Amino acid sequence: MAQSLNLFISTSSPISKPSNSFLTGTFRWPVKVKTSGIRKPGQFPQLFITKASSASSDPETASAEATPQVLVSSNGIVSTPPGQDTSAIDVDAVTEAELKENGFRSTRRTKLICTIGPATCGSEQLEALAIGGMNVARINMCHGTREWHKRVIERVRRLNEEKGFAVAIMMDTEGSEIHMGDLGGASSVKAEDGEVWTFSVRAFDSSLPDYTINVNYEGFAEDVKVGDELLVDGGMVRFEVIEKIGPDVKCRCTDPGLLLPRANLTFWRHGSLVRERNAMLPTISSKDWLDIDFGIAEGVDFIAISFVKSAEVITHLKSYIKARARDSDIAVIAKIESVDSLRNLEEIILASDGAMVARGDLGAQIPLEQVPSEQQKIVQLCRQLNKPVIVASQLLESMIEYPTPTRAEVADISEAVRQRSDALMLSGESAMGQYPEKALTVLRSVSLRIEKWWREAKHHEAMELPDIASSFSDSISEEICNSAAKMANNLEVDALFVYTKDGHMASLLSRCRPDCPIFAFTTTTSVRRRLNLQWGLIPFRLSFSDDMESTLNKTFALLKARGMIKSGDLVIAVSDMLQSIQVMNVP
Ligand SMILES: Nc1ncnc2c1ncn2[C@@H]1O[C@H](COP(=O)(O)OP(=O)(O)OP(=O)(O)O)[C@@H](O)[C@H]1O
Ligand SMILES: CC(=O)C(=O)O
Ligand SMILES: [K+]
Ligand SMILES: [Mg+2]
Repeated sequence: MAQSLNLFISTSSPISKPSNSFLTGTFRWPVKVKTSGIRKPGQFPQLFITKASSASSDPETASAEATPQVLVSSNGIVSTPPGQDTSAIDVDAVTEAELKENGFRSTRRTKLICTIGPATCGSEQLEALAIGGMNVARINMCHGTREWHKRVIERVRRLNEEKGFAVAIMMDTEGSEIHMGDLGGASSVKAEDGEVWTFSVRAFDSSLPDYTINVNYEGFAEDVKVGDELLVDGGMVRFEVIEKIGPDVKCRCTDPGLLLPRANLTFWRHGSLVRERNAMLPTISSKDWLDIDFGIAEGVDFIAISFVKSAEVITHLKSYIKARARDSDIAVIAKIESVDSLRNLEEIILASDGAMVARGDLGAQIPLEQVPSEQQKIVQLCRQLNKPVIVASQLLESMIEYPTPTRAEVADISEAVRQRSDALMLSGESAMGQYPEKALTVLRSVSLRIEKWWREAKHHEAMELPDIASSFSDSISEEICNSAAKMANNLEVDALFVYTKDGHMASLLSRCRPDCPIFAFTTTTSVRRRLNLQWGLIPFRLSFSDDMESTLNKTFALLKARGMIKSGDLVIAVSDMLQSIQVMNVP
């Protein structure tokens, strides 16, 4: 049966009820909302799309699923009720300052993640990163103890509370790929050309002998063969296997470089990655499960899973989280960093709440020259499937040591921003580099500049966004968001407002990558923090009133009182409670 819409158009003031409507008609779904005209404050009609009750007089619309109604009325908003409590809205202090200073058109759309390590774990350093634009703090369970990570989480939480930030926490699992041990406390060790090093699975009680590296994988000596090439961190340092003696593997350095603690190890035979028993290692090791329990107990916002091979592991983890923490909405991010993850890309992304292009390990598993095209593909697919996507690793690698980036690094960041990935991530640059804040500043300023450039020059081409809804109600949300984003671009509105309980409608709007920023209002702090990862969203926490009109008026009053919007600003508001679109000037 064809789905249909009831359309009411009213010329009365927006406080009028549908009884004032002068035109009612039935339209085929999906309805195309076409708008045009020059922006003149006070002259925009309001357009409401709302679900009608199923007790419609039209037999075609009286289906079990509620059908939407469209109500269009002229502009004019009621004045705000006096005595509104301005503290009743939460927005992070950094965004608020930025909105006031630059106006909301120029807020940054690309989100920024910083890996926290020894260089940035103190409260002052964390605060500096938050002020510098860090949206998400990442802790990497490969390094440090749970106690150490717990303290970092506590500091971030305290800063959020005391200073009004909204920094979310992402926990990244270690995964069970092969990596080196801790280097006996040294922060790095140099391997020179021709030196012979021993890679061993032995547990060394006291200090590590010279030229010795611990390997975490028990089957290491069995899996490698004399003549294999051993790559540290995907080729930063290379060795050739020359001899096997019990659990010890002797290797000669063929490409010198710095060995870092817990660096990743891969081995290659006749030019291909060797996948022996190590290919059977579980994606989530027993240690990872304990770390995940820790993450759930600490209430982290995101758990990123390393070396995902298939969708099952994501599904399994998601049901584990649900069972462990009924009310939690920890999002699961799939790290795309292995050959298997590329092979099962679509099903993995579909099962996850987001993905990370983990270029560090990915570049160790596929030829480096293949990484850029895979990045483009993953970013595109994530947007099509409406999942946030992070581009990670080596964005500003040289800034671990130097205070300015290379031109090539700036070009790399620009490319990720131009692809319109949701977020960019710093790794070693912020975890143990010399210039964490400077690196973040570079990410921020390059993002802003490139975003502005493509907005002004309309460099971005429209992306075909396939339908992803799985129910009629979801289809309505999707159509509303697609239409609202298009209207926002055509009408050159100042902002999109989205009222969303679970964040879904906010992410559907973000997926469209509209020209204006998206103010996302949600009722819970956890959803608000989670939205921090998504492109273009400025998340607010707000309790909703019973009807849309008073919620809108409340928002206007609160935002105006804080100087974040002003009379005459043109906004489009959409809501997942009413499934409506409204175009209006701020009164
Ligand atoms: N908690 C920590 N304690 C000590 N050093 C850390 C910590 N977190 C990160 N580092 C250092 O920063 C470097 C880069 O950090 P990052 O977390 O990106 O590591 P990575 O090994 O590249 O990531 P992954 O293991 O997820 O592939 C690490 O190699 C390590 O030297
Ligand atoms: C971030 C990460 O895990 C990588 O790039 O390998
Ligand atoms: K990791
Ligand atoms: Mg990795």
